[in-house]
Amino acid sequence: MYVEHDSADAAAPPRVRVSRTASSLPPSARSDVAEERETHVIVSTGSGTGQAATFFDEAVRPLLRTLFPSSYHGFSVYHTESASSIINLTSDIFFPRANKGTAIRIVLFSGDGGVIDVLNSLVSKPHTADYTPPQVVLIPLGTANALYHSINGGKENTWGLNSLASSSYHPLPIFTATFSPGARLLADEARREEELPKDPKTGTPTLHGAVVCSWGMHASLVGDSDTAEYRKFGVERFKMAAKEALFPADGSLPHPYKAKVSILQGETWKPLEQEEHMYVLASMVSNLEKTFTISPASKPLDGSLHLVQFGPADGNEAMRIMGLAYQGGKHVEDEAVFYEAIDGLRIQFEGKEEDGRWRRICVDGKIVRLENDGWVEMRKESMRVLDVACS
Ligand SMILES: Nc1ncnc2c1ncn2[C@@H]1O[C@H](COP(=O)(O)OP(=O)(O)OP(=O)(O)O)[C@@H](O)[C@H]1O
Repeated sequence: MYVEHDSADAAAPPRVRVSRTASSLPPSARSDVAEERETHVIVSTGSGTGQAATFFDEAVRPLLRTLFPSSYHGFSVYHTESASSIINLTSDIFFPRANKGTAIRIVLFSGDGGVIDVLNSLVSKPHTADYTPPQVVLIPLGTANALYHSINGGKENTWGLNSLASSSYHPLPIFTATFSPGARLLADEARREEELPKDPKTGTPTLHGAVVCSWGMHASLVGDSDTAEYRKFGVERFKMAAKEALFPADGSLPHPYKAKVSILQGETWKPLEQEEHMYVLASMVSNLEKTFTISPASKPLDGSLHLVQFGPADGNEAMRIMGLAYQGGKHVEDEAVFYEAIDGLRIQFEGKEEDGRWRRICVDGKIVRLENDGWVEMRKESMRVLDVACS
C-alpha cells in the first residue's frame, strides 16, 4: 500500500494505491487469517471538511477488499445522516453486541467527536460481566483529530490505514466530567440546548472524554468556531476564532474569565490562588492538533492528565504563549504558564460570571453551558470501555 500525500494541501486526505492482491500479502498482514471480528465501518459525513465519504469510497474500499478478502462482504458500513447518527448506531447496534460478549471492531472515519459519541453511548447503560470492549480504528477525517495525532505523533502519517491490519490495541484512557443539574449541552450551532446524558447509577449529568476538558479561551474558540461557515476553513478555524476573541472589535482587552478553580492531586483538592484566568485546560493527550502540542509530557495512551493554565493576558501575550505550543510545546516552560500532572479539575462559578458565554466548558469538542452558580468536576476514570488501535 502506498499513501500519496497531497503536496499542495497537507490537510487533504491522501491518495492510496494498493499494489498487491490479497493472496500476495504475507499471512501476518491479512487480518482475516489471524482473526474473525465483526466489523462495522462508520463514515461520518459531517466531520472535518466533509471528505470522509469520498476518502472511504475511493481510497479505503479497495484496501479493505485486499486486506479482508473473505470477510469484507460481511462488513457493515454506515454513513451518518445527522449529529445523532453515531450515538444511535452505538446504542442500537454496537452496545448490545458488546454487552453480550461479541467481539466487534469499529472503523471510525471521523474526528474526536465520533470517538466521544461512541464512548458516551457505550457507558450510558450498565455493563454485564460479558461486556467486551470494542476495538476502534481511527481514520482521522475530522478537523483537529487530537486523539489520532497524539497516538501516532512522530510516526509516518498513514491516515490510520496501517491500523486496519494491526493487532495492536490499547485500552483508551478516559475521564469522567460531572456537572451541576442545570448544565446544558449546546447543539446545532448553539441554537438549541439539550439535557446532558445522566450517569446510569447516580443520575448526575455526565460526559466522558478522552482528550480535553477546558474552560476559558479554549472552550470559547471551539464553541465560537463550530459553525458551518467556520468549518469550511478546516483547522484554521480555531486560529480565526482565537483572533476574534483575543482582539475584540471594540479594542477592549480579552475577557478575564472568573471562577474558583481547584485541582485534584492524589486524594487532595487544592484551590488555585488566582480567581481570574484566560486558559484552563486539562488534557489527556499530548496534541490538540497535529502540530499543537498542548502537553509535551503526555505519552501516547499513558493515562496521564495535565493542567495547562494561564491568567488574564492581552491578545498579543496570549498569541505568544499559544505560538509556543506550536513549537513542540515550549509554552510549558514559560513562566506565565502553570503546567502540572493532575488527577482531576473542578471549576465553580459561584455567581462570578453574569454572561453565559463565559461559562462554557469544552469536553472533547462538545460545549456545555453552566448555570450562574454551576460547576463541573472531572477526574480520570479507570473503566475500560473501548480499545483503540495504536499502530
Ligand atoms: N450528516 C451529518 N449531519 C449533521 N451532523 C453530522 C453529520 N455527520 C456527522 N455529524 C456531526 O458532525 C460532528 C463532527 O465531529 P467530528 O469531531 O467527527 O469532526 P470535527 O469536529 O470536524 O473534528 P475534531 O473534533 O477532530 O476537530 C459530530 O458532532 C457529528 O455527530
